[in-house]
Amino acid sequence: MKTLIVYGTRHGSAKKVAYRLRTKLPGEVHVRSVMKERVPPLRDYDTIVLGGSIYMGKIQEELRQFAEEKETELLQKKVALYICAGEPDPALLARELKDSFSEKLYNHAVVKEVAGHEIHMDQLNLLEKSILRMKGVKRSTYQLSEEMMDHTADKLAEPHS
Ligand SMILES: Cc1cc2nc3c(=O)[nH]c(=O)nc-3n(C[C@H](O)[C@H](O)[C@H](O)COP(=O)(O)O)c2cc1C
Repeated sequence: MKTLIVYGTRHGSAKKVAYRLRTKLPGEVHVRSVMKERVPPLRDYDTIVLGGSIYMGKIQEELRQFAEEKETELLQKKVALYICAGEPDPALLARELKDSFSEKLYNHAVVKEVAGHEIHMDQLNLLEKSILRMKGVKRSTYQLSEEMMDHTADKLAEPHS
C-alpha cells in the first residue's frame, strides 16, 4: 500500500496528526503540506488522506480547492478525511467535517474523523485570541485523539471493497 497524506494547517495540529498517522500506516507513506509543498501526482498512490483544520467554521481554502480539483482522481482511490476542530458540540463538529468536503467525496471516503484539536495561546495573534475569548476559550488545550488515528489507520489497512 502506498499512501499520500495531504494536510493544511495554521498552527500545526493537522500537521501533527498527519505525521502521527504516517507512523501508524503500513507500507510507504508520504506527507505533504498543501500550502507549502508540491503535491506529487495522485496516480502514484493507492490511498489518499486529506486533513485540515477549522477556523470560523471553514477548512483551509487550499485544501478545499485541492480536493475539488482532484475530485475525479480521488473518487478512484481509497480516501480518508479528517479535521482538527475545537467546537465542544459534537453535532456541530460533525457538520464542520461534512461541510469541509464535497458530498461525493465525503460519501466516498472509507473513514472521516474529527481528530481533536490543540490550542496554543502563545502562538495566536490578538485577533485569534479575541475570537476565542468570545467563545469562552481562555487556556491552551491539547486534545488530539490517538484513538481516532488508530481507527483511521485500521480502516485504511482493511482490503479495498
Ligand atoms: C481563531 C480561531 C478560530 C477557530 N474557529 C473554530 C471553529 O469555527 N470551529 C471549530 O471547530 N474550531 C475552531 N477553532 C479551533 C481550531 O480548529 C483548532 O485549534 C485546531 O486544532 C487548529 O488546527 P491547526 O493547528 O492545524 O491550525 C478555532 C481556533 C482559533 C484559534
